[in-house]
Amino acid sequence: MAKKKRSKQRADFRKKYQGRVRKGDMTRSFQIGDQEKLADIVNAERVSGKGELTRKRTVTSQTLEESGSEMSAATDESLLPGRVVSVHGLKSKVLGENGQFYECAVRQVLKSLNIEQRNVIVAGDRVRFRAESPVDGMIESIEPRGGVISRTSRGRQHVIAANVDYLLIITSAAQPGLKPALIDRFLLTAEHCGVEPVVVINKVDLIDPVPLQSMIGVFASLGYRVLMTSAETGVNIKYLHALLTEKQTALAGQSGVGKSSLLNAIEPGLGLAVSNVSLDNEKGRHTTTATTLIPLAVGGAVFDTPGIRQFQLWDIASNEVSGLMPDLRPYVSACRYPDCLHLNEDACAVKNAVADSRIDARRYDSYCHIVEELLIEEGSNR
Ligand SMILES: Nc1nc2c(ncn2[C@@H]2O[C@H](COP(=O)(O)OP(=O)(O)OP(=O)(O)O)[C@@H](O)[C@H]2O)c(=O)[nH]1
Ligand SMILES: [Zn+2]
Repeated sequence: MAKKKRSKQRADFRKKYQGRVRKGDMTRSFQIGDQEKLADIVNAERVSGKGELTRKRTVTSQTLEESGSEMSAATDESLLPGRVVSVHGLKSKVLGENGQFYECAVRQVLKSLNIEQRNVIVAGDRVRFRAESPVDGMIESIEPRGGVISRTSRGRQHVIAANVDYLLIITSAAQPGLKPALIDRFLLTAEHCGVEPVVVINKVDLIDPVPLQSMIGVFASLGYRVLMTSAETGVNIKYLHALLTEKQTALAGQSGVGKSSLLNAIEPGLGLAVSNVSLDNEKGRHTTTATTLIPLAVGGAVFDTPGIRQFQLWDIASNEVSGLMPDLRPYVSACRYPDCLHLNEDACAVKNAVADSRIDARRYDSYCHIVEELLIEEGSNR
């Protein structure tokens, strides 16, 4: 009897839910349920007061964004898009798309999304923020970062600049004289950070450019853009101007090569802004991160920090160097020893390629100097 009752119950259940829930639907209905739950949260917030609503909705959106949902703070039209130009302790200076600067705090939930708190916001970040007054605001969301210049300290990545489109490696043909080995080092850093480098050889008005052609040809054959400029006579300034338009560019280069003069040639007063920022940094005014983004009238911006200007071979290990040089890279796997450093080992495919002029001898020489220097450093750190 009891058995008959149970089977009737099962039949009734099947009849009731037939066509609504099938076995394979479980996951989908679960997701729908979740979305409904989120919609309920949003609706509940909607009745809790306008200001509160927008704030909480954004938090929900951020969480959804993290989990890959299409819903995001980007859909909240009351938020302004902007770029972080500098970070000072807990406050960030943001340039809104409306052309105004805002001192912004960061929504707590965003901080909790990042383990490395000091990197929650860095210069160059694209954010959406709520203007709380004509000069203050609250950052509600951060867009995913593109090219990043960073270094690792004690196993943690320290981001110095975000959304870097180009690393402009500025050198001078004379006064100070050209140092191709320094270009190689900066190229290595660009490769390491995954940021596109552009080599600028400034002060070409002071030299005969013909002898430089073969060196430039080697860089060009490796896919690197090389630009000869003169801030003095205006050679290629138009090209440089076009390159920087709408891009975020980091500058690297020794003192005196003409960084400020080139920026002034592109936009009068810009070089001055850069020098002033560097002075501020030296006085320790920018405490959390020294990097500053200097907006260009043409829409792009340049990063400036003494750190980037003189940055060295951060975080690169001696055995990583050949992999970061596009001319050496194709040969490394053909060496007899898998841990070959291409210095004194036999049956080294890299050295064979140098001997046959398949690799430029000057570039290989640079490689040897860099690796030897790193080996000494690694030895002393042991
Ligand atoms: N002949 C010539 N001189 C230049 C050119 N560009 C810059 N200079 C000169 O080089 C000197 C250094 O130029 P800056 O623009 O101050 O160099 P910088 O790289 O900004 O130097 P730091 O601020 O020390 O990093 C100045 O005397 C400039 O006038 C150029 O294309 N040709
Ligand atoms: Zn080798």
